Amino acid sequence: MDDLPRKSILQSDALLEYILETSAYPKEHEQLKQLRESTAKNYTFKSIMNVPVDEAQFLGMLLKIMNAKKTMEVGVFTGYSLLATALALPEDGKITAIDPDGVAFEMGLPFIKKAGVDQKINFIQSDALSALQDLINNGKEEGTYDFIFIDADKDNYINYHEMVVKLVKVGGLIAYDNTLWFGSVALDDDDPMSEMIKKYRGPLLKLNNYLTDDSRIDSMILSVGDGLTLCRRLC
Ligand SMILES: C[S@@+](CC[C@H](N)C(=O)[O-])C[C@H]1O[C@@H](n2cnc3c(N)ncnc32)[C@H](O)[C@@H]1O
Repeated sequence: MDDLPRKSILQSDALLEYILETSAYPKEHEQLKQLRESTAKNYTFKSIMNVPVDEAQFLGMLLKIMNAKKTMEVGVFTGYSLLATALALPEDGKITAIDPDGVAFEMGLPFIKKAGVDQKINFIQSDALSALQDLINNGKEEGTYDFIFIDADKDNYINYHEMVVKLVKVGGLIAYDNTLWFGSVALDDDDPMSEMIKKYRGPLLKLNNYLTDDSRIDSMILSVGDGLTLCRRLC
């Protein structure tokens, strides 16, 4: 695992371990733990795509505080954040989950079923731009979502923003994952970076400024996981 980028922007391993061992792992739902371990076994390098345990814990807490009932996730992979948020919704809560990768979703689905929350999830196997456009076109979805979590292709985040800002309620939240992109947003352009970091650093730098300048929302970058930007729709 030494070659994988850090899942957290915290620069002290000891501090990250402390948070995980003291708070996140002891509170992690058994099916979340099993889904995480199964993803690590089946996907090795890509398992880093699951949100980290402390971030999932934060998302669950946030949804409970908000009394969120209708949510959306763009970028599901094997469903770690999907399961964490489904567990935080009431029995009649609903999540629209969008991802073109049905194979990864199917890998995580048995754990979601075992946790007893699969009935809250409507999985749309699709590219998000077309799925979001369909939701907007159907005319009944605008302004109805309490919470929308975006964790997909980073170079489309601004396009997603222009769509989900219509779908989220006034007063509702949109959350963008990986907005600190392994700390690279604070590097200089000519600092050494891997190809994987370079690929999305530009789009995320653009997004961070775009969100700060968007007067339709209130926003903040939270230094949990790899950076999570919360946006509250104002109008
Ligand atoms: C970082 S992973 C999501 C991780 C997930 N939130 C979790 O915690 O397990 C990113 C996902 O975005 C999906 N994705 C990539 N391009 C997409 C697109 N155009 N529309 C929707 N999802 C996309 C990928 O298939 C992948 O499953």
